[in-house]
Amino acid sequence: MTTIMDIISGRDPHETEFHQAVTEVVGSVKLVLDKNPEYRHARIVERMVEPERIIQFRVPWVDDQGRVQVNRGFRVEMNSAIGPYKGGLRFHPSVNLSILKFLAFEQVFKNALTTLPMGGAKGGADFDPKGKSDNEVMRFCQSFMSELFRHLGADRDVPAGDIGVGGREIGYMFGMYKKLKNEFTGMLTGKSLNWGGSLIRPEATGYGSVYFAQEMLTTRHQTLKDKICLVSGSGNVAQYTTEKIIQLGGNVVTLSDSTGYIYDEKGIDLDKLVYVKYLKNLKRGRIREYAEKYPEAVYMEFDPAADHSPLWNHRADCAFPSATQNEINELDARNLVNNGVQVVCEGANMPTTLEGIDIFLDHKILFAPGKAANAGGVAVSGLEMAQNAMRIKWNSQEVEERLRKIMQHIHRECLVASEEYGTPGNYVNGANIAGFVKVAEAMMDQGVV
Ligand SMILES: NC(=O)C1=CN([C@@H]2O[C@H](COP(=O)(O)OP(=O)(O)OC[C@H]3O[C@@H](n4cnc5c(N)ncnc54)[C@H](O)[C@@H]3O)[C@@H](O)[C@H]2O)C=CC1
Ligand SMILES: O=C(O)CCC(=O)C(=O)O
Repeated sequence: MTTIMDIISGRDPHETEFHQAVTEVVGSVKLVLDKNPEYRHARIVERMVEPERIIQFRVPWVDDQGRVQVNRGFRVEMNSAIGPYKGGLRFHPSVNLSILKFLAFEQVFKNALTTLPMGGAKGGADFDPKGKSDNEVMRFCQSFMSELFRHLGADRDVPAGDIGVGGREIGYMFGMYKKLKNEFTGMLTGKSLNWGGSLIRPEATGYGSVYFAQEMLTTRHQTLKDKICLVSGSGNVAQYTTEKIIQLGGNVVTLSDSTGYIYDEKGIDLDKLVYVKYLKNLKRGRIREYAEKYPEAVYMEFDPAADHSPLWNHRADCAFPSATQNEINELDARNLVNNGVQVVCEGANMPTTLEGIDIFLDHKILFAPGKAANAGGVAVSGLEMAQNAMRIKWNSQEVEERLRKIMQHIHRECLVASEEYGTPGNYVNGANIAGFVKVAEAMMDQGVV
């Protein structure tokens, strides 16, 4: 019998990240298909793994030396069964179709979990903003949008940020869209506050991830107070994960970037976090500089040839991988378990390999997959779209309260679905099944399209 994996690896044999994401979901939804043969008959999964549309385009721009540079831009519009396409843009040299298809696929289930009407998409370019001047970034963003604009719209496709795309890039892209279309609409989220952005959107992914961890801990009658936490990354998600952990009494001892990590045994307090935000968001420097400013911290360079990451080999109670995909492999997962970790909460998308996930599940670690744990970002993007549509602005308490309730709801839905399908406490199955059923039902209602 031909399986889904045969189909996708036959069609696109090199898309290893996409295969990984599909393998995880298919493992869970098999339980649903066995109970609901009508989904098999309608070939729902076969349709879900094929993007509705992929847009690929040339992005030419001129650098500060007057040389012409050429990058490749993409938008993967995966599924619009429950709403307009929604999902971030990533600017990173590693961007290719495998990465964007895995991210867009994850986004479909994540967006469904938020309860808001958003389909799934992801896009970006193999452009590296690192080391580029503001003017170069602006010219790149303008060129990128000069093609993508024709595919976007508040009711069609609404991108946002991801790795390498923050407030600066969203501003440049919005400006170009507005000029080309001669309209001011909410066709991007993560906008600045004075031109249509939502309060709490910058904080949302990190805060949401910590709220999810808090909910998981509650099931074991524990809190984050005094918990030692390992956080990876030092960008948007890592910064606000750290902030919320500190607010809830936890102790964050690590942060990283692509070249190395810092270990600060005394803990990163709110003053040190202000420095991290300046270092990463304004100075655009390296995390190594943290250890130069705070001598109580040590800096360790990553060895690209190593079979594990030393960041995950410290004694800790909780781990919040918040940098990038596949940053926790099987050996890292074993190290975390051996060092006493009880909670692993994925702020990043797919930061744990399939083998790593198995270790966490085997050891009954409270393991939150990214599509549930980091859904707070896109949820507040959905709230930004709602505010734009109503032409109103909610205050920060209101948005944060809605975010907290959405994260509690997702947590509950994961537990209910995992219980209903005979794997209580398995948040991987819970998230995949709860997200899948919502999208599958909509696809059934809408016929074969
Ligand atoms: N920004 C958002 O709202 C959301 C982001 N995510 C995910 O969270 C993760 C982080 O995204 P952001 O914080 O937004 O991006 P960012 O660009 O603000 O920060 C990315 C961080 O990851 C580090 N990093 C990138 N590549 C790396 C590598 N190969 N090895 C080690 N570190 C690396 C960077 O140095 C940086 O500290 C990504 O997986 C993203 O897809 C998920 C949901 C929403
Ligand atoms: O806010 C959004 O639309 C997208 C966020 C995102 O890219 C993600 O959840 O991975």
